Amino acid sequence: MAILPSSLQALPLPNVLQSIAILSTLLILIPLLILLYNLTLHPLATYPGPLTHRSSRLSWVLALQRGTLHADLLALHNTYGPIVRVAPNELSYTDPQAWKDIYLNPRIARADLWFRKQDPKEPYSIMGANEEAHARFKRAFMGGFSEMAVRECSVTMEGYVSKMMGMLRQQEVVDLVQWLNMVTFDVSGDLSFGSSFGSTVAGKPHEWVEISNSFGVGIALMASLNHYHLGLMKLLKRVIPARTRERMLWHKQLTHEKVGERLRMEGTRRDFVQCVLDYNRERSTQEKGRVCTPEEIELNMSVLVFAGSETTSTALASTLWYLLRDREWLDRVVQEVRQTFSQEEDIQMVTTSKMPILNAVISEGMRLGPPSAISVPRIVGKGGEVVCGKRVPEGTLLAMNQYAVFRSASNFPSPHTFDPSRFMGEAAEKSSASFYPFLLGRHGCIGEKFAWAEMRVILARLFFNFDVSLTDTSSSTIKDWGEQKTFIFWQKEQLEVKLKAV
Ligand code: HEM
Repeated sequence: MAILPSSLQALPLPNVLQSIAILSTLLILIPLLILLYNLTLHPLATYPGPLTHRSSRLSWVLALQRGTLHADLLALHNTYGPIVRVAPNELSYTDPQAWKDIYLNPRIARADLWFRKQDPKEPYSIMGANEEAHARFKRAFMGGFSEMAVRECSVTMEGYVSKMMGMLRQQEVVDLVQWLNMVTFDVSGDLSFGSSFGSTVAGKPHEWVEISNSFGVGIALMASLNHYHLGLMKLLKRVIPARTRERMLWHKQLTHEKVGERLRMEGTRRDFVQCVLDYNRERSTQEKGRVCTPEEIELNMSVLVFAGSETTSTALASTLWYLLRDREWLDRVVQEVRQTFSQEEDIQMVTTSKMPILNAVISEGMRLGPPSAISVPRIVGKGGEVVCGKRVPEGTLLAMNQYAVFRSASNFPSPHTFDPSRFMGEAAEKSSASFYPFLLGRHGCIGEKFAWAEMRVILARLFFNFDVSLTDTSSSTIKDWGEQKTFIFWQKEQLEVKLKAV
């Protein structure tokens, strides 16, 4: 008896043992009953999927944490078809009809899982789940992404691309993944913070950029924990190592300072902040509604820096990864660029928009390496909905996971082959029905036009100035882009290339 704590010694032993036995039984029985319910009586019980995924969320979480969720989801669709129950309360679709059924339905909202506020006092961001705040931010940012505004902002972008070309001329072997990251972050930084990170002219990434690139793993972890509602976020905050916490605080502080400096600038500037300031001015003079607070501007500008750079650099990296392994398409696009332009300065947003081969290789690069490979899920509202002709109950999570959609053989024949001709001529119409890398509907990408301008200008200028080839020692550990890990962003391996100025 001496080994029992004194509080237990006071209790009659059979009662203690009985309680332990009941507790242990419940601990085993309750999860078992939940698994059984998920498999039999759950409203999604008739949807196909493997037992492991239909019964519990754990397999999905483990795949996300391994960085293989994109590939695992594709494998599930290849086995179970265009609609798969990937977790007890979540359906994944590759049927193209689902694009419109899910993303154009106003009663299906973005679920509060990936970008949940960590503190109730924090403002919402445009990526958040609050529809009122989202609509307000969208209206406020719209002015920065009109045809005219994109043309104006493209002048800034073209300036950074020129700087990049100048720096590349001084080198023979470079890691293109790193250069694409640096230039896209500098462009986004300039347009969202009022000043760049200076990475392109320094030839090395600013620490803010390096820290940002590790955020994907953190967001994936939060997205997993948020499924469990156990206050795990609070626990996580306590176990984050001091060094990581310091870096996160430094990152936040620098963002605060940069946006603060931009807001204090006098006069007007062609950038994304200006459109919010114009929106605020119009609201306050006409008293039409809520303006965007400095805190909201700060948070949303840091979202824009990231949303506008990592995505664009990934699309370009994937395009180049495939092009540099495909002599025929590389020659075709280089020829198109060099026949269209006689001097680098002419390669601009407007002049590159109608180049069929350039556009097709970029689309094919985004198809095989979609920047948004796994999708932020949507949630079905009150009363349920019909998606792809089947009833889906209220509260169900839905997603078109782009990697699976774009690599599905029913949407794209020979889906793993790099073949830009899918996006040319008559074939393009069929491909576009399954291809929405920027999404559609009210949460579709606000920066699509700008991203296209940036991708075309960077690729065209690169091929105008250089013969680009893989180095003899280019040590790719992968045979296909999709073998890399993805959390919310791809963990890209380096792309070492030889540059020969022409
Ligand atoms: C190749 C480049 C890009 C791709 C593939 C891409 C893709 C996407 C996708 C798929 C979404 C929807 C996310 C979701 O709700 O599930 C999105 C949203 C968004 N993107 Fe992009 N994006 C790119 C470039 C950009 C650029 C250049 C900017 C800004 C400069 C930008 C700003 C945004 C913003 C603010 C949202 C949130 C829109 C909303 O919720 O209403 N993106 N993007």
